[in-house]
Amino acid sequence: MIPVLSRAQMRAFDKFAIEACHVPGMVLMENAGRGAADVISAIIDARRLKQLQGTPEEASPSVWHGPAGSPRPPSLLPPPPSGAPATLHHRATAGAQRGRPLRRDKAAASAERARSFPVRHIPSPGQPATYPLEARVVVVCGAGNNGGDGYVVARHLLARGADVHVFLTSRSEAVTGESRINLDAYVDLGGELTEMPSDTPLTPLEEALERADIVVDAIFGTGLDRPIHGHLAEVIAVINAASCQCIALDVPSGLDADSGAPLGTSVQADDTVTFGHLKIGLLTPDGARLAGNVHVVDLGVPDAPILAQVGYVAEVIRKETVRSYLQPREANTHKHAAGNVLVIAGSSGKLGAALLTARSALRSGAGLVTIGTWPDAALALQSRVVEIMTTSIEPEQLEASLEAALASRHAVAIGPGLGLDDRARAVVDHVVLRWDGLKVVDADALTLFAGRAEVLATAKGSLVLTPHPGELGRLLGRSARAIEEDRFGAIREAVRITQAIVVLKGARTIIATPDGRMFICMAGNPALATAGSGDVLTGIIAAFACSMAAECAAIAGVLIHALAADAWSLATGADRGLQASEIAEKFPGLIAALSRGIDPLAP
Ligand SMILES: NC(=O)C1=CN([C@@H]2O[C@H](COP(=O)(O)OP(=O)(O)OC[C@H]3O[C@@H](n4cnc5c(N)ncnc54)[C@H](OP(=O)(O)O)[C@@H]3O)[C@@H](O)[C@H]2O)[C@@H](O)CC1
Ligand SMILES: Nc1ncnc2c1ncn2[C@@H]1O[C@H](COP(=O)(O)OP(=O)(O)O)[C@@H](O)[C@H]1O
Ligand SMILES: [K+]
Repeated sequence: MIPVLSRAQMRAFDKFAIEACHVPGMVLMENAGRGAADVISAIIDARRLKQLQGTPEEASPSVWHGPAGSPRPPSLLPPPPSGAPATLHHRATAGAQRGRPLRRDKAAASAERARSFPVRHIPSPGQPATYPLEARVVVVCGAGNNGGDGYVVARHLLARGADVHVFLTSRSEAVTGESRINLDAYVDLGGELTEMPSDTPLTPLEEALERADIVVDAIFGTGLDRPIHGHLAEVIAVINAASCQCIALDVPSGLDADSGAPLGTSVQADDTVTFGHLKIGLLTPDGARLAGNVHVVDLGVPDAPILAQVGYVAEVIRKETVRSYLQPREANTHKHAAGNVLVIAGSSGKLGAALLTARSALRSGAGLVTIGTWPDAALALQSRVVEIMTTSIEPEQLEASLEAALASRHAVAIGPGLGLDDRARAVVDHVVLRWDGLKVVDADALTLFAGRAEVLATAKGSLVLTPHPGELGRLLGRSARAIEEDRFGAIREAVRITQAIVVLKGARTIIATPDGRMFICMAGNPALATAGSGDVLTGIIAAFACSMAAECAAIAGVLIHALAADAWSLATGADRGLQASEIAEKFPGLIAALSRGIDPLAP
């Protein structure tokens, strides 16, 4: 289980560790800062190694600072994306292409620092492979404990030979407690510090950032409780304008750790090293965009007893969990036992939605899949389907034709491309509210409950609702934007009103259940932003619901759907151009890999 905590829970976690478990706050701060320094060192190492590999002169063993006799590690970084900002690695490549010696000006400085920081022959976990760390790092610290973490990071990077410069957004007299002790330690060890309170110009910071390889954002963490403006907003603007890699401590400064929305403004980080546990605000589409790659470092305290006290708001969906839902097929399985799904979808001009949903259900392992649709659509579909059956929903004999279509089904997927007219409304009401089975309700079927979401709580059987933010907005009477600004609040409200399992789609899809649990999918990528990908999700959840509890079907369906896009992007190197029909093609292989405990994305 990977827990995700709210801001209040994380602060309670720290408080409980300090007050009830008697782990000094200073120790927590040291663990946090050192963990972050380890992550930053690894990032610098990876960039350095890439740089060495790309340049014959520097790739000689004489400049390889890894442990004696150790092999040079393989490349750790993908090639720079086109149009990416110039970073240490990218600039190095450009220099090499022009055929001139790379960073020769740094070679002497490097040799000099190597004398002070010799190669460690017994590296401990987290110790950088290269000594000295060849990077110019600017750390921007606020006056609180997030700044305290920043001084710890600065001290460790200094000790590892990096060229470190700390900027403090206040006067040092304003820094107190553990942060002050760490500030003093950094300065007394020879660290360079520039005070930058509100009445001072930001030019020295701008100049330092022009030369820097990395900027560490340690201005605000979970203490941020109001919008940022004025001097601090300007400091953040300067950080965001810099072309060096930005690594945020705990959360990007300005990101609301609960809602995942920026409070006034926010640092836009490439990486975020978060302490103890994931904060929920890092896991919204906006939070994910502002945080970049998220690394969690532990605080050196056992989680279980503290989490039992402070709780958590959500869990990250793990492949291992989904594996436990995927049972091997019995040798004597027959098609009825494998799952009988009815897809009520499609209308003239929107037949593709029905096909995508139905094919997805088949690729997910359903034994029998039937599309129930309007007579004209059923006729048009018949020539296009082979393995899928079709049945007509007769508007004149609606209930009778629906009852016939629903007989013996294990699950129904309803909504994609169905239409929004009165006949569609009658079908949706009959199936969603009165059929006593499992229904995955998507697209038009959701929109048909706009303004009357509470009737869903009276539905027979069980419901999985799969809205995107626009559809959830229609259900709750809000704009899609309002939903995105408070995704966790919105999904909780939807569950409270409908008593259904709700899947709120998007970058970082959330699943919430009526008993108050939430699950977050960290997989998936923007390649999924393509018409019909939601229909494919509806199909996989409906198929899985034939052999799993509804909640498990939603969790497994969401993860495998997202992994399909990740696998496609890994294979193609692309973040666009995925066709919805290709998503389901990946399902059998992904299901097989997960069932065997193999990471389907491992190289
Ligand atoms: N021992 C522990 O608990 C551990 C904590 N750890 C670290 O501490 C971080 C939390 O530290 P923190 O509580 O000191 O708050 P932080 O985020 O540094 O903000 C500082 C202060 O800024 C202020 N402020 C708020 N909003 C503002 C605004 N918009 N504009 C201007 N000012 C604003 C507000 O003070 P105020 O002005 O209200 O008095 C706030 O208190 C946490 O994220 C983690 O990094 C780790 O070391 C592990 C152990
Ligand atoms: N940027 C993104 N990152 C990850 N997943 C995404 C992203 N954009 C869209 N998705 C996923 O793609 C699917 C889109 O569903 P939906 O909006 O219903 O599309 P459609 O109506 O065209 O079928 C959802 O599963 C959503 O989570
Ligand atoms: K921060």
